[in-house]
Amino acid sequence: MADKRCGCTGIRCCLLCENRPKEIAAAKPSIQEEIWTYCAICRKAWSEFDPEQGMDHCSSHNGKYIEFNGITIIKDFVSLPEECCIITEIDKMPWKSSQSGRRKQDFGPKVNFKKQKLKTGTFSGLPPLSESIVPRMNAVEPLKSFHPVEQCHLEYVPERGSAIDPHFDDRWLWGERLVTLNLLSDSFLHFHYTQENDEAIRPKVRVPMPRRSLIVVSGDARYRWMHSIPRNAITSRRVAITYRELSEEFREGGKRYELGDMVLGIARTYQGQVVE
Ligand SMILES: O=C(O)CCC(=O)C(=O)O
Ligand SMILES: [Fe+2]
Repeated sequence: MADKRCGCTGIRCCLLCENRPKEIAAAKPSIQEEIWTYCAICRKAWSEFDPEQGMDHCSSHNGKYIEFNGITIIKDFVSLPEECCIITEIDKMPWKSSQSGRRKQDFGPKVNFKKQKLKTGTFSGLPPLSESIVPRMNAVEPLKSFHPVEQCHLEYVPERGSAIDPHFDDRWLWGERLVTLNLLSDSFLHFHYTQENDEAIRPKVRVPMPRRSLIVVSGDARYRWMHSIPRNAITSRRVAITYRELSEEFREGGKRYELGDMVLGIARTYQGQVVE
């Protein structure tokens, strides 16, 4: 049973509910992990790299490296005054408690991923604050043809132990690029290699997300590695705006193009209110 003070259900927990007696402790396997830190300049993940020492020059890392494909980071995507305006707009809208100490606001069609069903009835478009952000994304090379149809705001705070467990984002409805605007504090997006092998030490890659940067996840980072935000990556309030595009099936030439086109038409009105 979920604790009423938070939005956790099932095996998930946050700092507000984790002391309730249940099966959580047993559900967490202890896996040996080897930690690598991603450098946005040379696009490799390094065994010895402290981003605190400066992320702008490759001389700040050392040791061994592994290739890590599918990440683009655009620093200073919004300015400090813009960030302030965006947060003010966001905080005028209602937040809803979610799993693992997060709060959320959703703008998008209602989706049942298990049954692969989509309802557009309550979707009124992306919110007005994105009307100027989306064209700015389209001006950068990897996002030229990026047409988001879903926007999700997640709020993380240390007081609630906010986090998100390792997962893959859906691939039936959502397309290759996941695009996140990281606001209010620096953080790390963690990537977990998924190939099942109990003998091996599993690699984990930490990708630094500077405050006010845009992070694009695609390719191997999207499809071969799970991603997460652990509690210790949240040092003060963080708000993430994640944009998602349609998969091929819902785009021109795909078998559900008509439905996809309708969803895109709604998204582009930029009149959206939070979906319950
Ligand atoms: O907070 C983030 O940057 C990641 C959120 C995420 O992975 C998701 O909403 O699927
Ligand atoms: Fe995700």
